[in-house]
Formats: sequence, C-alpha cells, structure tokens
Amino acid sequence: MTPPAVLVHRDQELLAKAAAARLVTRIVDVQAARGSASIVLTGGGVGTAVLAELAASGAREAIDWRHLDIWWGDERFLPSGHPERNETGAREALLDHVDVDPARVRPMPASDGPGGSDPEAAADRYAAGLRAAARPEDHGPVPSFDVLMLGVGPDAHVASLFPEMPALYDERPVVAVRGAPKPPPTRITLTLPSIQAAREVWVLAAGGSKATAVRMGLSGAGPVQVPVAGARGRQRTLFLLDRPAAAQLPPGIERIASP
Ligand SMILES: O=C(O)[C@H](O)[C@@H](O)[C@H](O)[C@H](O)COP(=O)(O)O
Repeated sequence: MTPPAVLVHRDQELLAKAAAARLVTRIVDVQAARGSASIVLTGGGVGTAVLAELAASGAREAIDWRHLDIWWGDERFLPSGHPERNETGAREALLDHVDVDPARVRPMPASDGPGGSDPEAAADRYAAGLRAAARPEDHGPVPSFDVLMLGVGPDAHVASLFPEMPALYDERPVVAVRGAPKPPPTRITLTLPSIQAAREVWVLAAGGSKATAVRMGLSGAGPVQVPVAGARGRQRTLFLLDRPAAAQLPPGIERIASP
C-alpha cells in the first residue's frame, strides 16, 4: 500500500472538475497501454458531481467508452431505478450520456432483481462477477481496478463500511450490510481487501463536516475505527479535497493546493 498524496482544491466545484479531468487522463492512459480500463464508482454528492463534470466535459470524447469496465464500491439495497441507488445517480449524471457497453456496466444487484431480495445472496453474486472478471495477473478474487473512487462520511465511513461494523472484519470481497447507521440500513459493499486491490484509490471529500474524518484517515488510525484509513491503493492513493475538508490536515502531509 502506498502513502497517500493529498491535493487541495479551492472549492467543491473545482475539486469535481479537477477529478473529472484526472479521470479522463487516467482512463486514456490505461486504455492506450492495455486497451481497456476499469473504474469503480461511488455514490455521494462529490462522486456524482465528478461524473456530471465528466459528462459536461468535451474531453470525455477522448475515452473509448466501449472498452471501459464500470463497477460500484457500494450500493443501497433498494429496488431498481430507486432515486437513492448509487446506480441511478451515476446513470443520470454520466452513463446515460456516453456510449458505454451495457455488458461492461456492472451495478450491484437491486432488491427487486431477478436474483431475489436476499442481500447476502446479492453480495455473493456480485463477488462472483468480480471473480469472473479477475485475470491471473490480478492474483486475487477481484480485478485490479485502475481507479476506485470513494466518498467519505463525517463518521469516516467509505463505501458502506461504517466504523466498527462486522463488514470491516470480513475477508470476503463483497458483503451485505444490515443495520447501517446511515439509511437505508441494508446495503452491499466491497470490503477493504477489494478496495485495496485497486491500483489507484481516490478519496473525494468536500466540506468542513469531513475535516475530522480526513485528518483521522491520514493519521495512522486503524480502519475498523476509521474506515477511510483503510482506503489505500496498490500503486497510488489520492485524497482529493476542497479547502474546508482539508482544514485539519496533520502536519507533514503532502499538500498541493490549487490557487
Ligand atoms: O451510501 C451512502 O450513504 C453515500 O453514498 C455515502 O457513502 C457517501 O458517499 C458519503 O457519505 C459521502 O457523501 P458526500 O460526497 O455526499 O458528502
């Protein structure tokens, strides 16, 4: 795992624009090198704003959308098309507006899907899809995602990994969460080993309510108490912040600020 680099942008809008631009560059670079790329999406305001900025950017034409695998880091276990599903937000912000290959867009199961309403079974199905997509060189049960994005909650949760909950001890790649402290209570989430299989992990945080979680996530805390502290990529970890979210950075953390 790599020590994180921190980039601080003036405000949430600039953070979203800069992250969208970074995403284009990363996907184009990977596609040029290997033909296809894989990304993992997050819900939340900032993550969705990044997708909307990407949709609005002329640079999106540089991406070969047909050769992009799209996964999700977590999902609220709700009926298909529900406005609170992360999938719904991502489709509206970006995926409905670009020429993705539908077979390569892999939302987590919905509670009314063909596989039934059992979240544990749904988590197992998602894990099976990840396992099928993993190649021998990935050396594990999930692909080495090229970019995995994560929002962070004021309580330091990432994906649907909430502090002290059993999912943080689970070694399976994908698990169901019941009784999440933030509604809806039933969710599906990648676990930390799956997150840490990504080549690059980008933590996106805006607003002063995230400042404590960001500081704890960069201060050597344990991921069971502070899940964002476990958000680390194999090759690179970026904390992409706005100024209020960066207000309590620990000393000595690299900090590259936008004017
Ligand atoms: O499932 C959820 O409840 C949200 O997706 C959540 O995990 C979100 O990503 C973070 O709380 C950051 O949200 P914001 O970017 O809106 O602050």
